[in-house]
This record gives sequence, C-alpha cells and structure tokens, in this order.
Amino acid sequence: MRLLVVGAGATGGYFGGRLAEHGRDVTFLVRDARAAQLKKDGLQIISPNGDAKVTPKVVTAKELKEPYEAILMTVKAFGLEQSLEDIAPAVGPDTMILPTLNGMRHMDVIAKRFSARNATPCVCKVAATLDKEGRIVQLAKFQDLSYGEADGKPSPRTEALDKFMQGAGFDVRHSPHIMREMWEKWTLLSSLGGITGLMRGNIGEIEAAPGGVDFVLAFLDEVLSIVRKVGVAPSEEFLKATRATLTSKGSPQAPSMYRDLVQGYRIEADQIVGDLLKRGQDAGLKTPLIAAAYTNLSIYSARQAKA
Ligand SMILES: NC(=O)C1=CN([C@@H]2O[C@H](COP(=O)(O)OP(=O)(O)OC[C@H]3O[C@@H](n4cnc5c(N)ncnc54)[C@H](OP(=O)(O)O)[C@@H]3O)[C@@H](O)[C@H]2O)C=CC1
Ligand SMILES: CC(C)(CO)C(=O)C(=O)O
Repeated sequence: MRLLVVGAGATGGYFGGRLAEHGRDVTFLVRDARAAQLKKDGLQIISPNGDAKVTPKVVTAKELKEPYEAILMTVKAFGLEQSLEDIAPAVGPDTMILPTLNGMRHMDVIAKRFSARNATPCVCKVAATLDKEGRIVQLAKFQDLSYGEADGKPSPRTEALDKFMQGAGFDVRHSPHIMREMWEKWTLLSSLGGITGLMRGNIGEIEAAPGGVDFVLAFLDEVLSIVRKVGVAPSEEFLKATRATLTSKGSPQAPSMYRDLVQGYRIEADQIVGDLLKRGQDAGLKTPLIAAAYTNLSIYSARQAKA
C-alpha cells in the first residue's frame, strides 16, 4: 500500500512521520516552502513517546500523476477545497481519503468533490503542534488513529489499511463503530473548542472559576441535544469519560483550536462550532451557549482576517 499524506503539519507530520520511521511507503504532498524545509532539515518529531527524524518522500501538486490506495488528509478545514483540487490525479474510485480534520462537514465536501466511497471515516486523537523550526512537537502521550468503512463492516481495502497502520509506533483501531466515533470526537471537540474559546482558559482554569463546572456541563448538554437529534448518539462510556475530561481539576487540556487562537492564528470555528450550531438550528433546537461561543469566535475570526 502507498499512502499520500496531504500536509506535513502537526497531524500529518506526526502520523506520516511515524509511518515513515517504521518503513511504510509514505509520500508527503506539501507546498513549496515546506518542501524546501523538509529537504533541508528532514521531518523531525519531538515527542514524549520518543523523538524521530526521517527524510521523507516529498511531492508537490504538479508532480502527482496516479492514484494512491490511501490518502491521509491533514489540512485545516479552510484549506480543504484547494487541497482536494490538488490531489485529483491521486484519487481513483477506490482510494480511501482519511481525514484527520475535526467536525463532520469535510466528509460531505470530500464526497461531493469525489464520491462517498472515497470519503473514508477516520478519527484522529493527538495533541501536536509545529514549532518555529517546523518540527512536530507532540504535547501529550496519546496518539490514536481509528478508521473503517462507514457501514462498520471490514472490507479488503480497510483490512489492507489496517495492516499498513499496525505497528508503526502509535495506537490504531479498525473500528466497527467509526461513524459513532466520529460524532463522539466532534462532541468532545466542539465542547472543548466552544468552552475554552468562550472562556479563554484551559479546562483546569475554567473548572476552578466560580460557575465553571455548571457552565461546562450545560454546554455539553446543548452539544448532546444536537448530536442525539441529527447525528449518532454517543455511548455511555464515552459520556462518562467526556464529563470527567471537561471538568478535570487542574487539567491543562485545551484543543488545537484554542492553541491556534492564543497564538493569533486562523481558527476552524465554522467547521467545529458553527456547523454544529447550524445543524441544531435546522432541526429546531435552541442552544444559546453554543450560539454565544460561535459569536465570540466569529468576532476573533473577523479581526484575525483583517490583521
Ligand atoms: N493539532 C492537533 O493536535 C490536532 C488537530 N486535529 C485536526 O486536524 C486537522 C489538521 O490540523 P493540524 O495538523 O493541526 O494543522 P496544521 O496547520 O499543523 O497542518 C496543516 C498543514 O496542511 C498544509 N497544507 C494546507 N493546504 C495544503 C495543500 N493544498 N497542499 C499541501 N499542504 C497543504 C499546511 O502547509 P503550509 O505550510 O504549506 O501552510 C500545514 O502544514 C484540523 O482539522 C485539526 O482540527 C485533530 C486532532 C488533533
Ligand atoms: C481531541 C483533541 C483535543 C485531541 O485529539 C483534538 O482533536 C484537538 O486538539 O484538535
């Protein structure tokens, strides 16, 4: 199997880098500046699970000629449309496009540009960022990719993918419940993103503030009201773990969207919070806390676009 990793940023660089480190056939599709940097310095991972440095295979869009079996799509939501145009020569009828993106909208965008068969469900859990030297810095030990066919049944192509992913230095799961897991991930992420974005603090800081825990649990209830109505209901096990994560004393946890916001970067508020809010509104639900978070994040985004 040959894997094309689109983008060598935090998630693409981390998982693609680990796969390359373990001898898998991985090629990174990058733009000119990142291509030059990778050729000069290699791809470097700084991680509590062990540092790594690889010299990856790199291509730019004009060099793509033929389909890959699998594509790990790791651009931010606002780079998705352009990157789908770029990868067109690399997409055949059976190519699995596995997104690390948060939210759900990208699945429709991929299906519309190519086909629903190409849009292969994937859930990515890692906390990573790029430093000033372009190195991938993993911020916590967890590192998990799950994938599967949307109907939950293993197929020859997902079996082959699983064989390719196993044993490459991170946790993987060929999941029979991948659609539920995608909705669970969005439940967690939209809550984390909305809560930390609106309150401008990490989970521990919000938990310690007066009214913090009540706010967090009320926000999560709004998210769940939408997910249960328009998506796939989460498992009880997930809910228990999520309530604990979101209210954990002293926890430094914050999502990648909050890290981007604090650093003044563009954020995925539309994909992570706005899209969920809209799906709820379309279903007749009122979710004032999510609406307030989206308004707040949209003000940041408008300022950021002008800057
Ligand atoms: N970071 C994290 O911890 C996690 C992030 N996620 C999600 O994963 C997704 C990706 O996030 P993340 O990896 O952090 O993002 P990054 O910004 O770190 O990386 C995205 C990379 O995509 C590249 N890129 C954009 N457009 C193209 C293109 N057309 N061709 C080639 N490369 C392109 C950018 O390269 P360039 O240098 O050229 O701009 C950039 O390096 C997001 O949806 C995020 O929410 C999910 C779980 C954890
Ligand atoms: C769930 C979490 C927080 C880690 O994977 C994430 O997806 C993010 O930071 O974007």
